[in-house]
Amino acid sequence: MVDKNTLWDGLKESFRANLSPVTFNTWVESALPLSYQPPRFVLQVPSQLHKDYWERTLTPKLVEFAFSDFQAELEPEYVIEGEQPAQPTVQEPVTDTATPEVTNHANSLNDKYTFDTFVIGKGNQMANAAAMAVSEEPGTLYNPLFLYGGVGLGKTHLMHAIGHAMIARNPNTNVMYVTSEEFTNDMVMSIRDKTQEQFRLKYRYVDLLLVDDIQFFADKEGTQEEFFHTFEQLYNNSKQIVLTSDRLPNEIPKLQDRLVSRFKWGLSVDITAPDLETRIAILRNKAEREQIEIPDDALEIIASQVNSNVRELEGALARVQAYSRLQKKPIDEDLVHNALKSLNLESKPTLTIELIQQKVASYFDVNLVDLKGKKRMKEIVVPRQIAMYLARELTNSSLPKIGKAFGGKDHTTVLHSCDKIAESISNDAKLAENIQQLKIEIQR
Ligand SMILES: Nc1ncnc2c1ncn2[C@@H]1O[C@H](COP(=O)(O)OP(=O)(O)OP(=O)(O)O)[C@@H](O)[C@H]1O
Repeated sequence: MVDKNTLWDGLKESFRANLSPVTFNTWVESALPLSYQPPRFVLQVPSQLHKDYWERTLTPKLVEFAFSDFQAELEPEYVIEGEQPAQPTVQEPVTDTATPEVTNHANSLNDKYTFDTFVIGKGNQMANAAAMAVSEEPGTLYNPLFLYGGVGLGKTHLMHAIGHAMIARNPNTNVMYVTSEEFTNDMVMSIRDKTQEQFRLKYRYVDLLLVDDIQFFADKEGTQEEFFHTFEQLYNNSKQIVLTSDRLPNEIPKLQDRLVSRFKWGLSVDITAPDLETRIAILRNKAEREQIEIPDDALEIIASQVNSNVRELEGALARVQAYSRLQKKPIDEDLVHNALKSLNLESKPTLTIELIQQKVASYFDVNLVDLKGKKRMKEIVVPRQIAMYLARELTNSSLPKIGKAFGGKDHTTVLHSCDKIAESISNDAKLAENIQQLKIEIQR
């Protein structure tokens, strides 16, 4: 009998050969084999969404590959990693009605915003998976899909990616992308010009309606009224709606209750800021696509200095590139420092591991020597792990360097601590808040 890892390695290879790289990375790469006691094979997946997708789409393939590659009759089971939100509601499809002819608005989509160019990390894994699922089964699975989170974290990117993917599958798909302000202006103009009928045709007969930054519907009674009817018609015809906002529907001021409740019918997923590793991956990805020659060290400096959002991260890279062109010098660490200097990122005292240790020690009221030492009491171990985690997030120090600053610990111990805290953050709201406060304190 094969063991779970051999079995999974083989199955993964078959999936890799059989699926597109994007699909593979999203669903298969994130799964882990937990046990194999024939015929029962238990896979751990990151979220309910992943579980749904495996059960719905990938299970037949999994069973087929196991049979053809290992002559094994598998009964797969899926377990969600850690605590996850409740199962999302799955809507029943509603019967379709005839659609008048409308123009395709796909040209309003940015060509660069595809699933291929989207780097998956902890903060956006769920949102990416939800967006992919929606693009594969629009109108039935998660309708509407509501993506929310801070500025510049990839909400618009994912929205456009859904549009591109649907058009790639069916070139006749009518996609409409607007910001909520454009929707409002369009409506106001249609009233002024007495062209309301055209306005309705434009929005109510598409296959996919993407409305960005819906929080600007706050206070706009007329727009909300119109949007309500647009939503109803699309929804009743099983047309997919995707909305983004910087916050949850019920947190948008003066949003009609009936809209709030409708926005919650489908699935709401948040996107959070990328961690250091994801920021580096995003930069590397962008540098490769744009053929910017930049060494890894330089990428790490940018990623560790710009930790607010992806838009600023991209801005910093563009700045470094412009600097290198102007000065006719290749990009290296010095050039990066110079280029970023005027962004005032460096005007603050440089963040050191020592500073992080001091702040963490005083925040948790533990002795600095103990924090760096070897004592195993929980009151010290947790702050120590947090300090290591923050050192990794906020400085560009390597794991061995962090280990050294904590009394000569091995780099695997540091990595373990960082993973542990990252995991706890997603399960423990209080801890997440403490760490957020600490970050602000440290960066002040
Ligand atoms: N995970 C990612 N991989 C690659 N690029 C990303 C990723 N996340 C964001 N970006 C890029 O960052 C930039 C900002 O993203 P986007 O415009 O989608 O943010 P947003 O969340 O919609 O922000 P806003 O709320 O300001 O509208 C875009 O150029 C986008 O391509």
